[in-house]
Amino acid sequence: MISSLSPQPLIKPNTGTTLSPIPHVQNQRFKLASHVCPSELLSIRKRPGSACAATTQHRRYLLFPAEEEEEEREVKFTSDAPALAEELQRESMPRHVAVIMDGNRRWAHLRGLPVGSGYEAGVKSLKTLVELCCKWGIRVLTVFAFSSDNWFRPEVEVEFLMSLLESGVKEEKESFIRERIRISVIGDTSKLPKRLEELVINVVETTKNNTRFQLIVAVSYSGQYDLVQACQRIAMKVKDGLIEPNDVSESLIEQELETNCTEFPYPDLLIRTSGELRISNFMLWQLAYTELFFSQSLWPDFGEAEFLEALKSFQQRRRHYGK
Ligand SMILES: CC(C)=CCC/C(C)=C/CC/C(C)=C/COP(=O)(O)OP(=O)(O)O
Repeated sequence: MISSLSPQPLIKPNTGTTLSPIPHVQNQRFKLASHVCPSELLSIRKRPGSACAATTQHRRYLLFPAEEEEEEREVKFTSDAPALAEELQRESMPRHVAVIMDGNRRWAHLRGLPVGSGYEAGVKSLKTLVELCCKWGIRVLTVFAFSSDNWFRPEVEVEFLMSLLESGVKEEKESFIRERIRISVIGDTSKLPKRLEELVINVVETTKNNTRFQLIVAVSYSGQYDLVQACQRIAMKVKDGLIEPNDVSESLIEQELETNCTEFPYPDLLIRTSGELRISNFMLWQLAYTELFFSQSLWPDFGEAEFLEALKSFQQRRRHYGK
């Protein structure tokens, strides 16, 4: 056993020390991200709080205590015919729902868990939401998974979120294909680690003809980024003589926004969890007439009952788009 902030490496490979796939530190088992090979580890150091930092030749990873063994939960889907919850009316279901999945870290802090556990619990809520959208006939779900500003979070946290995205894509790719789910990604994917960027490009390409349901993942995204990149594309068209400045219109801007990857460009309903009353630079153009629902639940606690509450609220709104 070592003192909790011991600076010296705990485990060194090639020194006869056997590394188990889930290393023990201070009698606690730690999870190793599935893409990290134990034999690549150079050191594992205890960090303040309950996490450990693991170093390979190329990168540093944050390890979190392994909870009791959990079955990896595959997304469960139902048949094509939507089975609507009794309280909902089919004719006024939103086609496109967007979600700001807020409150993962607070959820973890409240339980004395490391932030990574909050994000992992958040992924489970996302899987539930995808299942419910498929079950209730919602056609598009956009989720804010990582904002342009999130790059400024602590490096280990950013790495953890990147590894969650990577394992999410790898683990669910088969079910996306099987269940005819189209995956789209909006945001500046060139900023992602190369391996993740390639995975993303691959899953987007592989699923692009799926029409049952579309999951749009906003990564390295902000509404301002989206508007700036649309303006740049339009400016290039003007410069190349393809259009005149007077041709710039709402529909032209729409075409150049990253959300032109969907038939349903505007979310009908935006849900933000955790009680915060902001849209935090998310889909600034696209939310012009979107109905907003703010849930007090932290994202990892957002499940069927909470989604039902949001949808029932949406169905009571009268939408007249300012007319
Ligand atoms: C595979 C895949 C799509 C993964 C997504 C994982 C996930 C739930 C990401 C949410 C990211 C995020 C920065 C949320 C904001 O809440 P916060 O964590 O900052 O919470 P806080 O407001 O309590 O600090």
